[in-house]
Amino acid sequence: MSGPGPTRAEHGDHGARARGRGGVADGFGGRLAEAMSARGPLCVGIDPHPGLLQAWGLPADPVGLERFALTCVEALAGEVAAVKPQSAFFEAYGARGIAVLERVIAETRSGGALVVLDAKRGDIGSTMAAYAAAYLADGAPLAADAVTLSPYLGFGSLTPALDAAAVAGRGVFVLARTSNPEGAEVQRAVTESGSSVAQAVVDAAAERNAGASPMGGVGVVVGATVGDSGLDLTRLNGPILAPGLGAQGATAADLRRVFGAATPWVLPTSSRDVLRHGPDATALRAAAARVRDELVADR
Ligand SMILES: O=c1ccn([C@@H]2O[C@H](COP(=O)(O)O)[C@@H](O)[C@H]2O)c(=O)[nH]1
Repeated sequence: MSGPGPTRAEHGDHGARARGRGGVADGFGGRLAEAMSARGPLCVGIDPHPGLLQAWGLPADPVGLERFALTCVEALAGEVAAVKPQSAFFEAYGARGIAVLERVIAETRSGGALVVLDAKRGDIGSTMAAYAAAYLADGAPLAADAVTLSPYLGFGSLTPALDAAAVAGRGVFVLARTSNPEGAEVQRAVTESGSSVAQAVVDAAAERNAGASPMGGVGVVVGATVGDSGLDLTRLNGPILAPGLGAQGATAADLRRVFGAATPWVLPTSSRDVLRHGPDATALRAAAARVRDELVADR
């Protein structure tokens, strides 16, 4: 992956893990850049919707959930750059669902794909520290390579999670311009400084990534569906998670239109459009490979 280099002087030690030690990119930004370069720019979401469980001939209970999720891991962990379990679908089954999510995270990572846990957490700083302990601390049962965060209690409230991620070499994706049509009303609103709320999120993430190479670990979420986002992503120096491919209507060809020069930093993610090819693991893997190949061809 290539793109603009560092845009600001290094500050603090946020960039230390991102730069890597001994020449090895051990921060999330570096690991994701390597994974995208080796396996192509695709993240597949594991979203065990009850309707999909039924379509796969599985019961909508913890046993069906486990079978579904581990089939996805078997099919995808050796194939794609990243896998994105949607936490809500696991939480719906209580403690047994969380136990399945723990296995999904552990087995995906041992299979070689990075795990982006889609949990969209956001709270006051003191509670964010607890979320950081849950998702970003070494040894935590639900620790992922990266977690999605919501900045709508103020970007600064996320600081404990951003600090914990930097220390552990993990990453975050902060919601900026989401793929759903309802997001625009809040995210395109103009702040006191004259930029949109979404741009303010991107700019705050860029500050955290300053000086990191090949890119920092503070990513943003910008939907592949948003059309002309009006965002300047050129100084982000971090990854852009782009949901909305397939089931929400976006295509590989839309990505260049939406992201322009920032396309090399984009990690498109698709869930239902790939998952509908199950329950056969070979068919699932082939579906993911087709989407990935289309993305590569359109870059
Ligand atoms: O802006 C956003 C942020 C997150 N999502 C999540 O991504 C998947 C999309 O699933 P599809 O089946 O590919 O539509 C889902 O887990 C969402 O919660 C998003 O869609 N948009």
